[in-house]
Amino acid sequence: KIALLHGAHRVGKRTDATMEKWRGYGLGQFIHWGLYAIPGGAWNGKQYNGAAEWIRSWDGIPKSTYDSLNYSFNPTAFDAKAWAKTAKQMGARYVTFTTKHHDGFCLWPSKYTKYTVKNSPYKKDIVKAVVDAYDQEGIDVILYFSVMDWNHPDWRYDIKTKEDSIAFERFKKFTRNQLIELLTNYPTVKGLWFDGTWDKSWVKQAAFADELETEMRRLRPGLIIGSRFRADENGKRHFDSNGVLMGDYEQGWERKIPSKIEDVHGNDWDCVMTVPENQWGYNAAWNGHLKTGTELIEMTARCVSLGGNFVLNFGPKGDGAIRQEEIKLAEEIGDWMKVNQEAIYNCEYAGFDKQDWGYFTRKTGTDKVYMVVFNVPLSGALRIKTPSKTAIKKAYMLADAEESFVPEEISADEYFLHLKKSTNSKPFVIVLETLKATQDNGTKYEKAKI
Ligand SMILES: C[C@@H]1N[C@@H](c2nc3ccccc3[nH]2)[C@H](O)[C@@H]1O
Repeated sequence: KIALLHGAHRVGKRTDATMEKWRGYGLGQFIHWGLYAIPGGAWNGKQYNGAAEWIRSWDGIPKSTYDSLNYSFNPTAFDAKAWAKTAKQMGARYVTFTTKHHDGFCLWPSKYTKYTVKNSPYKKDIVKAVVDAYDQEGIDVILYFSVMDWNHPDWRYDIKTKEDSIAFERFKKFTRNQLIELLTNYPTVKGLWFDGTWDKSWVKQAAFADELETEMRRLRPGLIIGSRFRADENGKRHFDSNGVLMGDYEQGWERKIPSKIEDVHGNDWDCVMTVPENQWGYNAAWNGHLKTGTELIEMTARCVSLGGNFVLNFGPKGDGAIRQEEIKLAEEIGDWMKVNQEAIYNCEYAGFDKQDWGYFTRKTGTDKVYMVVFNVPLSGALRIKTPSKTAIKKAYMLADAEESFVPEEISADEYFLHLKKSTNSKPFVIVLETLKATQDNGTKYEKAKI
């Protein structure tokens, strides 16, 4: 074990109620919104090839020209209540909202810089409107904050000279001031989702970032902070020099999902996902593969089956309206969640071997297991391998408990559920009421007969 001052301060999952609620969210919404939504991935008719929210880094645009976009930011169609209703309808239990992305533009009237919504034609506090609207819908709010700030004169990619370190000291104070400001202005937020923490300048700030994390947690007990905020004194990120996760959950799953339970190392985690391959901010020309509702429902089930949350990104347009494609996806996912949310909310890894037809989830704290079925085999037989000493008491369709199954035992702890010929076109859920063996003075473990 390597002696560390600024590595992980906790081994294993948090067990407090706030984190237990976070663990059970299942499905969340990410919103990337800011000045980058105005150009929407193109400039003077020329398409930008990267992610739309990175357009400022494109050589094709003078930085000062991009920065002056704040004088044309006037989202007349912005309606936080409408956003929150869409999220509610989709079945999202939390939202992660960009307060400041890499470009440094603040969607709240920060006292520590002029580059904020206050100095735009719009003037009003967008972060407050979002927090209040989502609070009203009963959807918890996590604030996204990019440490990297291309607009701030004191930001540095690395610290090479004396001048760099003097400037970066000012930047560190500015960053701390903004974070304390956010936690003070919006006391109901449940956590912070940090980004832009990979540059050498920040990676060298192990002590400062560790102290700042401690200060934020003291200011807001229960605050949820992921593994992307800080590095340890050896520059190790996410996992410290002893391989222990820093922060409350792993934030490494950006546009990717773990494939097996071993990949998550017993930690909490969330996966943040774009509808196109890689566009977070609004891009008018969505190119390439656009994930369908069914694909996104499958990603949600897969994340929950491996103990994580799935967070789907929305990129509202420059006028503040959510694009129709995203509204449609929210409706499709929401329709499915209305029927099947029991298999997603407050569920976790079931401990059953993965099968080809789909995913197992388990209602936390119970022996109730769900089969979320995406791929019906030609045989119509859904294979189940139960963990040892686990029997299946009952099996039935979640959508219609009358439609039940008698598992056919095909070998030790292995069963088939035989589906009726059906024309299922949407994923569906089967409920398994299971029974753990009870040690009954050594009598042979009795399997419940259906
Ligand atoms: C959640 C996502 N994180 C940002 C981001 N910037 C990156 C630079 C390099 C590699 C991955 C990145 N992800 C994206 O702009 C988006 O905000």
